[in-house]
Amino acid sequence: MIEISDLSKNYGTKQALQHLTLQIKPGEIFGFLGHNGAGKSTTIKNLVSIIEPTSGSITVDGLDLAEHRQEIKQKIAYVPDTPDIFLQLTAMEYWNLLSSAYELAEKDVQARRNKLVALFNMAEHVDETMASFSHGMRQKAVLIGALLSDPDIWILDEPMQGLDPQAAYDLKQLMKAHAQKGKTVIFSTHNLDTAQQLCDELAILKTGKLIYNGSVQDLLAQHAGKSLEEIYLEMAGRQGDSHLVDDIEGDTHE
Ligand SMILES: Nc1ncnc2c1ncn2[C@@H]1O[C@H](COP(=O)(O)OP(=O)(O)OP(=O)(O)O)[C@@H](O)[C@H]1O
Repeated sequence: MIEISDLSKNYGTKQALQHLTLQIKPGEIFGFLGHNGAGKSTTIKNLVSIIEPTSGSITVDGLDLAEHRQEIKQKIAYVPDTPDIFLQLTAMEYWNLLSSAYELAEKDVQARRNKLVALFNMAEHVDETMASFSHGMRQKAVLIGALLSDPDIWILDEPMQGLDPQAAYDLKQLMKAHAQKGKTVIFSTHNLDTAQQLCDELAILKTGKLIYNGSVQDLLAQHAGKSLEEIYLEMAGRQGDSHLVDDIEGDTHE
C-alpha cells in the first residue's frame, strides 16, 4: 500500500502540487489524469524520490519514503516521461548499465530481458546505438530497462507515448497481468480510452489540486451515459479559448 499524505511541492513560487492525499492499493491499476502542467509528473517524481516534497509524506508498505529511500527504490520500476537515455550506447549496453546500477546479475535478468525484447520486437536492434532509434524504439528500450528486474511497483509516466498500437496493447496486457498478481501499477496518461480500459482507480489533478479520487466505475455511474472523456473534460475544464480555433483556421482562409 502506498499512502500519500498532504503532499505539496513548490518550484520557487510555483505551487505545482497542493495538499495531495490518497492511497494506492496493491492489485490495482491506478491512473493519474490531468491537463498539461496539472502536477502528474511532479507527483510521480515524488513517488520515485527524484524530487523532495516541500511538505507532506509518502509511505510504502508502512515505511516512510524519506527514511527508507534505497530500500523502497529497489521495489520500484520507473519510466520517466522524458527519459534521459545515453544515445551513444547500444540498447544492450544501456540495459547492462542499468543492471549493474541495480546490482542485478546477468543470469537473473537474461531470461526476462530476452522475453521483453521479443515481445517488443526489438531483437534486431539490441546492438544498434540508441541515437539511431525512432521515438517509439527509444521508449521500448526504456520500458525494457525499467522492467528488467521485475520490481513489485511499476510507476510509468505516460508510458504509451510513441508506442505503435501493437506495443501499446502488449504493454497494457503486461500492466493488467502485473496488477492481477497483486502488484501495483501506477501510470499517467492523456489517453482517456486507455484510462477507461485499464484503471481501477483514478486521481484527476487540476492545477496541482486533486479534483477526483476514486474508482472509474463509480465515476461512470455518477455520470450515467457519459464516457470518461466527456466526464473528464467537464471536470478538468477548458484551458484556452475554443473560439480561437475558428479565428486561427478562419485566418488561413481569408
Ligand atoms: N523543474 C521545474 N521547475 C519549475 N517549475 C516546474 C518544474 N517542473 C514542473 N514545473 C511546473 O509544475 C507544474 C506541474 O508540472 P508537471 O510536470 O507535474 O505537470 P504534468 O501534469 O506532468 O504535465 P504534462 O501533462 O504536461 O506532462 C507546471 O506548472 C510546471 O510548469
